[in-house]
Amino acid sequence: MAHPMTTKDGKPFDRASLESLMRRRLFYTPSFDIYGGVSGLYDYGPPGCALTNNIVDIWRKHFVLKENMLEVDCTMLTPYEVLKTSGHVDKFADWMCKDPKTGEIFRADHLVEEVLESRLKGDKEARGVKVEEKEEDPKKKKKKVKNITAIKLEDSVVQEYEEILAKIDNYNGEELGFLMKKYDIKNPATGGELLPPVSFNLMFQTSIGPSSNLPGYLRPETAQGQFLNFQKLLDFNQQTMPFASASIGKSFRNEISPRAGLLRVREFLMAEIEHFVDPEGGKKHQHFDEVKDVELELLNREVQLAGKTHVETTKIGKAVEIGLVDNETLGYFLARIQLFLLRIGVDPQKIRFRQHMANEMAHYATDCWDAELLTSYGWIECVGCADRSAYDLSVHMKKTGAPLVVREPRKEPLKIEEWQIDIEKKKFGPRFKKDGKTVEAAIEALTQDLREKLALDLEKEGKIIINVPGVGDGEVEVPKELIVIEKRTRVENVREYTPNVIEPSFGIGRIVYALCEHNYWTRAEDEARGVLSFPPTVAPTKVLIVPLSSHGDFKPFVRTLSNKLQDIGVSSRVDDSGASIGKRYSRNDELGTPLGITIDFQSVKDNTFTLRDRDTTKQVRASLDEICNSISNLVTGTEQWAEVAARLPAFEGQEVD
Ligand SMILES: Nc1ncnc2c1ncn2[C@@H]1O[C@H](COP(=O)(O)OP(=O)(O)OP(=O)(O)O)[C@@H](O)[C@H]1O
Repeated sequence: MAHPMTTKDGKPFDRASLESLMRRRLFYTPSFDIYGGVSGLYDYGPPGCALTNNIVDIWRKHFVLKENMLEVDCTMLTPYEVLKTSGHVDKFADWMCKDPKTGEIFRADHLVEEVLESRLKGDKEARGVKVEEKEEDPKKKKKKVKNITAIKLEDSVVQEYEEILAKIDNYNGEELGFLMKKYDIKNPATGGELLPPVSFNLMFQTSIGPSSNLPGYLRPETAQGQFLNFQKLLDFNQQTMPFASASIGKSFRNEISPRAGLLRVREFLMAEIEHFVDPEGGKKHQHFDEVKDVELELLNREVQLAGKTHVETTKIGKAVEIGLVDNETLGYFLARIQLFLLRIGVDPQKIRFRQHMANEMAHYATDCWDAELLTSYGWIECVGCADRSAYDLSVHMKKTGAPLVVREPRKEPLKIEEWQIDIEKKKFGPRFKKDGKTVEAAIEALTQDLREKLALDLEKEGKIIINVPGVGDGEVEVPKELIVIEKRTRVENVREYTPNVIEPSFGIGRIVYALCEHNYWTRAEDEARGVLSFPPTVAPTKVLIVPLSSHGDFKPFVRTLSNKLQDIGVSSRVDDSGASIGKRYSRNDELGTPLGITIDFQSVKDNTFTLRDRDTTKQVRASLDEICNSISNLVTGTEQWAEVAARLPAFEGQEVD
């Protein structure tokens, strides 16, 4: 369902024309296109790659460099055991429902959402409220929810629909099935009945090696590789806590019905941080003060449960203080995520943070906020920021026995009063024979409360009875000759704990697409002239070099300029095609190239060049050195165009088409 959006200059946003630009200019293209393509798989072309790389580069500087994070690059192929232990084999799933007649498959929550949204739209039309929606890619037409018929709904039904939509991510399969029945939701294309939702695991399964006896999966997130290396990373960090690891790489999810272009794909680039923190002491962050005044738009869980979508602008310091955001470390990262998104050119009006509802949270999370960006597809989660508690390290430690813990010398030794058990080993073996080890393990596992109770039994009865499944009838009697239970004081000099993990997880493809929507507009004088106003730091190519014509006199200047820009690390492209200057600039406006240098006859005479700004189309004229110096400043963000324009003489050139 399209959402009404406006461009930066206040005009209605036209998704079809942006998507056609992005394909035409090879930002991305369907993979295996000449074989008919496979949905949810896309290739990036040169500008898409450059844009992605620049965003990743800023991500590394903003997070990895700033916090001295430990970057790792782990394998994508992951053995079954790892993902079974992490819970992904059993729980990493969405709900799908099938049309038994046509064989079509729908993702249940998305279907309910689309149908209810389209009915609300029909209701608005019936009430005479104008709703704008541009047609999407004609290839997807068949899948689109049809029948947007102008039918007025009861006011109470409108309210019910809105409430359901506000918490659509909170329903499980049974509840979705109930909603489908209650609101008569069927195959939108045929009106056919659908089977009740069933769970569908999103991981791609494979087998590793020729014998197929090592089953595996393509990883659905980069996180597990980071957890499994925790102990080595802690050693690398000289046992110092807190610290964070980071990883950038592809992840794979077999999405049920991938649509919405780059927003929901089956193979995508993720950039993830695992920040390991001591769970004691409120998960403080040492740099929290630096961000406490950053204001975020927060949509909290209670508001959503009440069926509303109202956001509060709140300073992150306040949000943590009142407990809305659980702890400083989580809050620190929410603020840093927002600063990153703004730094790469996301529209500040189109960012919000939405808290997950209880049912919506992944199986490992205790609190989770998504950074959502407003696009023509609605609010889209682009970064998830979850408190995964000690879940992952604990389950992997339990399964493998590897010590995924921190051991810290205590400043003051800790005295612990506890019930300790001694076993009379010499007598224990002959008494329990082959079951000795099992009985011993059951005794070791007794809780403090039970030990206290059993100490009394031992004193009174001269024996204890404990449960040992699998030995005899499950109850084992241990006489007092074999066991001592006593309250003693233990002194602990080392503290051992499993760190908690705060995980910001970025979907780079979603960010790239949202950034394109936020920065796309068309020139007032000509709707067909699209512009992508990326900040110079992220723009795929920084400078277009345009000789006035193919005249031989310009060639040495083209070479000098290209070399000079290369020397200062600025990417440039030469367009010496026969097209008019205006057309050449226009082509590069579509690619988001922020700066253009024209070489004309004046350049041949006095070695001066014009420098053009993409957004204002204004030009200045200056010497080679001054031009390169200004470019360098603009590209690194140390100077803005307005400052350059104020410093250098204006050039009143014309862009003739
Ligand atoms: N199918 C996908 N295509 C592109 N990016 C994705 C996809 N699934 C997840 N991501 C990105 O990875 C990030 C972290 O993944 P996470 O598991 O939190 O997503 P998710 O909650 O499963 O997303 P959704 O609910 O939209 O499916 C998301 O914020 C998003 O940017």
